[in-house]
Amino acid sequence: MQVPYNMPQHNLLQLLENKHIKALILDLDGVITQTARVHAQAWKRMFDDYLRKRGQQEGRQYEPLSIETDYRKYIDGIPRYDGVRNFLESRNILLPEGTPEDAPGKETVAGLGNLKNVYFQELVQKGGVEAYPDTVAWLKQQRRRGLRTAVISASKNCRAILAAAGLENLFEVRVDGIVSAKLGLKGKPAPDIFLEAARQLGVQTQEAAVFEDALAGVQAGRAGGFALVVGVDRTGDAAALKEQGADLVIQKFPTEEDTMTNQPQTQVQKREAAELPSVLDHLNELLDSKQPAVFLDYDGCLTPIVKQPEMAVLSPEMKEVLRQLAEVCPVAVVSGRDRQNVQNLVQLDNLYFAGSHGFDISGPDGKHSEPGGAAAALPALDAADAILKEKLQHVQGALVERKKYAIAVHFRNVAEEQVKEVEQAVDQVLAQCPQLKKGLGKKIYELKPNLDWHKGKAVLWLLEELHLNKPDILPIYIGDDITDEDAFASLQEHGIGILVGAHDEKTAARYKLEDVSEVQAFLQKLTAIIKQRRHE
Ligand SMILES: O=P(O)(O)OC[C@H]1O[C@H](O[C@H]2O[C@H](CO)[C@@H](O)[C@H](O)[C@H]2O)[C@H](O)[C@@H](O)[C@@H]1O
Repeated sequence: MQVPYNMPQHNLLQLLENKHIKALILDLDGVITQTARVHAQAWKRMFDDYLRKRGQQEGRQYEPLSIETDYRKYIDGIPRYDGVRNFLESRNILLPEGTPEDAPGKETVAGLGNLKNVYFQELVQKGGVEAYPDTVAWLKQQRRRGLRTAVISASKNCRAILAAAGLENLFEVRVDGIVSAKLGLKGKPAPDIFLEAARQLGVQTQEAAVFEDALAGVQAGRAGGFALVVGVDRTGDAAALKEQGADLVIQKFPTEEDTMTNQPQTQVQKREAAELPSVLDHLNELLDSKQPAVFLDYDGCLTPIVKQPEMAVLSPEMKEVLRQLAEVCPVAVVSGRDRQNVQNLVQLDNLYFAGSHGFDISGPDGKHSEPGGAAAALPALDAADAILKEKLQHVQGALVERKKYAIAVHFRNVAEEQVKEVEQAVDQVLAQCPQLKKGLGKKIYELKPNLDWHKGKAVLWLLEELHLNKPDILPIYIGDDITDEDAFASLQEHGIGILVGAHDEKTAARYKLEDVSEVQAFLQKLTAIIKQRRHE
């Protein structure tokens, strides 16, 4: 019976927050990738063949392996050779241990384990590796919230499986069968593998949550004293997971929509970027009789994305379009860049500028405000900046860009194989600085003040401050990156979000523009409509 254990998905988020969880440690097979099924098939093929042959020699019949009962009980989640030994014991068979070098199929614990591995790799090669999309989407979302992530697995194939599923960059730490053998870690149900992951992440067990689909894994999480042990029930075995000590059993990870429906004040609808209509076809009807207030992201919106931040120079044409627009309606540039830096790049004095993702705001008449309260994070930002520059000086192409209230660590020009090192440096610094949290952008990791403030809040603050919170005003926000989603969400009820191009996630924007040249065309059209109305 599953229902009593399948608590509402959003309880998971609540629990993470209540318990101040900083890190998520996930088992691979059955939680992240759909390889538990593939493992089970490989085990069944190996054992059923072996038991049949052995039975023929002994003139008796052995019960073949049952995936539902034997696999779950004796094999799932534990190191390969332990699985062989456990299952054979259930059939009263005792074999010599052998050595890892034993030929696949040799009648030893290692030989049979090696044969299972040959079958597993064959199956992976034939069918590829599928990840659970709910897990991947949820993990990306949690990483944006600044949570640290580790993958654990008893499997020595963990790295290859992650690579086949394209998930290598989703985890900062990997503790698998190979690492376990090297460090002499005991397999599940001993907690060693989880404890090592927490150690490598630099968190206490009381700051980490464990996610497991295997009974032995849940026992291991419990034995390790982790703050939260979440059973992931992909096979209808919730009761068993709960019995082994899971605090909560989920059948899938919450979607962003689930997260949002948990917060009725922000019922944000998200869609695939490809589904969005072009705003160019709808501008007149959207404006209706309202006056627009325009909020613009900088990089990827007013200038194309380029290799270096200093190369993103505003074109004279776009500058002229902005100048003319700002003559007929309020215009603000809301950027992840340093406020002074983006102001220097635009060089127009009739605009508002919100820099450092909205923490630092200025206006045309010398107005200046820092409404997000980020000043207290300055010492942490200074320290993080210095450490990162030190740590990353030898990584070719890495760039640490300090903004007043954020640090962008760029990896656009870093060799693929060194990107992980960059992220690890960022995560190590963040582990030392609770005043800061992690953000993601286009080929950047960001360190921002750990405060409930973002571009969306800055836009709402500006609307209030400029007395634009009125029914005859239509706020329009245009942006291209994940950080612009907060602004799209804030305006979803009473404004228009316009996504430029696409990013990796679903979007809360309602319309799209293809690229910077379409942004320019849109702003020109908007200016023309406003001017024309004035003459009507
Ligand atoms: O909010 P925005 O105005 O879009 O600023 C976001 C980040 O933009 C810059 O980085 C991005 O643009 C660079 C130049 O095209 C590109 O090289 C980089 O890969 C992009 O992430 C800026 O340097 C960051 O500080 C902003 O946070």
